[in-house]
Amino acid sequence: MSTTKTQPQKKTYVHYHDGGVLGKRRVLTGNAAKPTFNEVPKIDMQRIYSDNLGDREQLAKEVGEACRNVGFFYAVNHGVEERILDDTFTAVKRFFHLPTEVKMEVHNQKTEKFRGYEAFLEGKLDPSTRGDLKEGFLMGEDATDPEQNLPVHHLPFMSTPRNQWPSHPTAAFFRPALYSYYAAMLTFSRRLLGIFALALDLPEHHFDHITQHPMTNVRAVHYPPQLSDADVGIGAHTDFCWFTLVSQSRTAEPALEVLNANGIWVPVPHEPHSFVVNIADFLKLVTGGAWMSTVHRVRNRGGEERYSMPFFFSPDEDATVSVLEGYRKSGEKYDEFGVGEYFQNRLVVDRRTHLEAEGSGGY
Ligand SMILES: O=C(O)CCC(=O)C(=O)O
Ligand SMILES: [Fe+2]
Repeated sequence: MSTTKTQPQKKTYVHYHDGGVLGKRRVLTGNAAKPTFNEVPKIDMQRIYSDNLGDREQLAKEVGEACRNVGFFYAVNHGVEERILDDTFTAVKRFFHLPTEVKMEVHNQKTEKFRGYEAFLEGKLDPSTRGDLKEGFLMGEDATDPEQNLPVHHLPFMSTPRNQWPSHPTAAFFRPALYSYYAAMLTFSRRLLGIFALALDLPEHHFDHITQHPMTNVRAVHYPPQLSDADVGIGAHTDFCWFTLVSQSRTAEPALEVLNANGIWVPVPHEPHSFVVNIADFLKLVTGGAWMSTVHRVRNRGGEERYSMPFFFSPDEDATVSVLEGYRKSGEKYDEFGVGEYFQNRLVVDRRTHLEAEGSGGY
């Protein structure tokens, strides 16, 4: 019998940004490698619309498995009209083609919630880079926007505008286009939340009372092709909402990548008629870590323009949550979190620190 000595492996690490805290993961290969995923699973969502609870429970089983083991899945056959997605992508491309002055009118640093336009290299989730090679536009819950049909009088904390919309006539098409996408994604998210509740062994409507006016964002993003491997479209990070749905434009070379337990980047290519769903930090927190919020990044290296439209979902800003009963360890004490406070703290860390440290000029 031959004795093969395992060579001591040089330790390499992958670094990422987890809500202002830098994290790192050792790259494990050969004998050291753990069982983990090598692709993002695809789940047929058609059963989300079934009147039969058994169908929805079956779907929830598959969803739960993906949330525990991967933190990411493709939602195929999601039922959101293809026309809405196509039209919104068209509008997003048109918006980013507008002159810089039109976009800078609604620069996100003018608002507390960083709504509006984010210019190239202003985001910087990976401190070792020169910044994220992307531009974006963020909108979200705002009771003063009539499109959202929210009872502004009952939501005093939402009585002043949060979103910024460009006023130039050449940009007038953008607001209705984003709103049709926002409405469709919000409706789908509410159904998905029911499936998540079932997957957590809770009644399907368990989260309804804390999602009456949920915190939500659409971020439209444009990633130009990157010429250097030192660049990144969006640096490695975890999301800090409850969950995210991403519609991504088609590029021949996959750009979105997800980090597995062995520190290997798994590509997430464009799949027709699907969203990419990922679990974020807040849902990881309330499941006591049973569900994964998986590190991901975008590198757009294939020479094509790339567009994506993440939709971020969290419960009501004035709700409080804690680790779910079934996910507590006996003898442990668990704090309650204010949803709004948790979210704003994370947002400020992500959006403000880099610009304050380095100045916002020069982009
Ligand atoms: O563009 C994408 O595919 C993902 C973007 C993303 O991870 C984010 O905005 O948090
Ligand atoms: Fe993300």
